[in-house]
Amino acid sequence: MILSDQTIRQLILQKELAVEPLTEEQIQPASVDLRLGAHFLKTKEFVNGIMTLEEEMTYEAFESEAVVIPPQSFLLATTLETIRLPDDVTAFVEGRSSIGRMGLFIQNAGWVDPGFEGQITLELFNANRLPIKLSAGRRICQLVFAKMDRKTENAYRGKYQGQRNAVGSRIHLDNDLNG
Ligand SMILES: Nc1ccn([C@H]2C[C@H](O)[C@@H](COP(=O)(O)OP(=O)(O)OP(=O)(O)O)O2)c(=O)n1
Repeated sequence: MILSDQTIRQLILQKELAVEPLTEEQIQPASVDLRLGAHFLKTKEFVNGIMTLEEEMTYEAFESEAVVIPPQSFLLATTLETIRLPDDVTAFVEGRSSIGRMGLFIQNAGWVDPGFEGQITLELFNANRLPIKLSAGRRICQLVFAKMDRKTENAYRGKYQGQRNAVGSRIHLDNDLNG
């Protein structure tokens, strides 16, 4: 079940759910708009020109109140807000229609696990043939919350728990059997 604005307000008041900082205007009928933070990560050129799942990825970090994303390029960004989900709520990071219509795609690879605490790292892709300029503090995406049928016994304790600012891929820490 998708949480309504009323339930979102109630859970925040009860301190079961956190989105901070938050203004009333960000609360939509079935979602909460999140704003762009001022920290970004750009993928570095690799010596052999290829990224792998085994090596730690290197990024160039920078802080800026405004960023220009060149055509056909990819940038990691962060939400301004820090969120915390209880053990029986999961959330989906969705783009905003107005941002999508500019040709800026917010990839929603994976969703927010119950028990997650931190800022959300956003994978931005400019699919347009023109550069796109974004300012920190502008509403960039929305978070849709869904109530689970029961609490998980495995609340999120993964490698992005507690993340602050844009955080690069930590896939090299996976120990998949078939990896
Ligand atoms: N656009 C997104 C989507 C999710 N997350 C956060 C919230 C999730 O709870 C956490 C982990 O996401 P996944 O479980 O999809 O990621 P992995 O499977 O790669 O990592 P892990 O092994 O830690 O679960 O990352 C994020 O910062 N930005």
